[in-house]
Amino acid sequence: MSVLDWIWEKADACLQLNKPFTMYATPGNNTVTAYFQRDANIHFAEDFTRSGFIFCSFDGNSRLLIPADASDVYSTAIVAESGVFEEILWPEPTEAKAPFESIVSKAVVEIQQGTFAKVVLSRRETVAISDGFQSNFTRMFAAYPNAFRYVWFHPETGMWMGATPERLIQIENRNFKTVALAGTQAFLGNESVQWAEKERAEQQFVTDFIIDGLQPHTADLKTSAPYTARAGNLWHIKTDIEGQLAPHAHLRDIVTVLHPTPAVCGYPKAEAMAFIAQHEGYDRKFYSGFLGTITPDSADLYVNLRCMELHEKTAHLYIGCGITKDSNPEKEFEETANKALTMKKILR
Ligand SMILES: C=C(O[C@@H]1C=C(C(=O)O)C=C[C@H]1O)C(=O)O
Repeated sequence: MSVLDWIWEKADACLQLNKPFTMYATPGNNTVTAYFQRDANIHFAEDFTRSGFIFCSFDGNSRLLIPADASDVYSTAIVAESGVFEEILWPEPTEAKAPFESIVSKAVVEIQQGTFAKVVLSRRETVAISDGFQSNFTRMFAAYPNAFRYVWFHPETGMWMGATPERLIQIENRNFKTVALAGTQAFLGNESVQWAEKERAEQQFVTDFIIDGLQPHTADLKTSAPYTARAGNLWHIKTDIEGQLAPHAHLRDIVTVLHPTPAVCGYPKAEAMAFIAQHEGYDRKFYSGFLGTITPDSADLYVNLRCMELHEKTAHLYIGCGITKDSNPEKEFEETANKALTMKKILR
């Protein structure tokens, strides 16, 4: 039996016993690492000092941990099949269009009135599936080699799966790296990508917010110029931010500063959060939260985007986009539909 078959068997056994497990692969890497929790306890990442895999909700209140020292951990390379699949036609999300466009319009009015500068609005779309999580994970793994790909199961959360292009933060030997990412355009082929003022301004909000927040915790901080980067069938604008943590800096404080970033919440944070809570009309749960591995002196954390909650016969896809003063509700809806396609492409 191959290590991979063994991992799939262990995952099935965990599901049967209702015990937490996770499997993940970092961007550009074909090695899958799996954590199978041995006990059935619920562990939380309270002060970020215990090593393991963390899964945190958007509201920051639920920070679950699969501790490394309470788990069997395995790694193996997956030889990815082709990441190109036969296209299937999914029904158009027509019912979601009017309600989403209506909250975007409301947000634009608030922005024009000065309540906040940016808000990220999202929606949940439910699709019928027939394949199990193994096949869906395998396709997602092959289709998005440059994303952080994961499946997570926990009795507290159910099963989640995703392929996120966005890192929250990476820390090694007190050196950190993060990105400011916003702006979205569909990837069509060999187009030369042009960004409108609205998209550049939106990405600048994200960059400034991250720099301002990190400054007190860092000894040295550098940023790249903004550049265009592809993630699956989308283009984004990205800025790389890196540096060294100050001697007193603590991972928990840094995460508190960064999460939720304006890329998933908006700016200023409190006003944007209040608008989301009042108008989005559903619970984001772990979508736009963060996840990844932590040890006492390192962290590799990602923002939970392009993700879904998996049930036996349905998947709930979570998708959002940033709204600024020039947003066009119809275009923003289209953007969420494009993002949903990145997941629909691999789902069966
Ligand atoms: C909120 C999402 O994405 C975020 C919002 C983006 C935007 O506004 O263009 C782009 C990337 C992400 O930072 C999502 O994909 O659900």
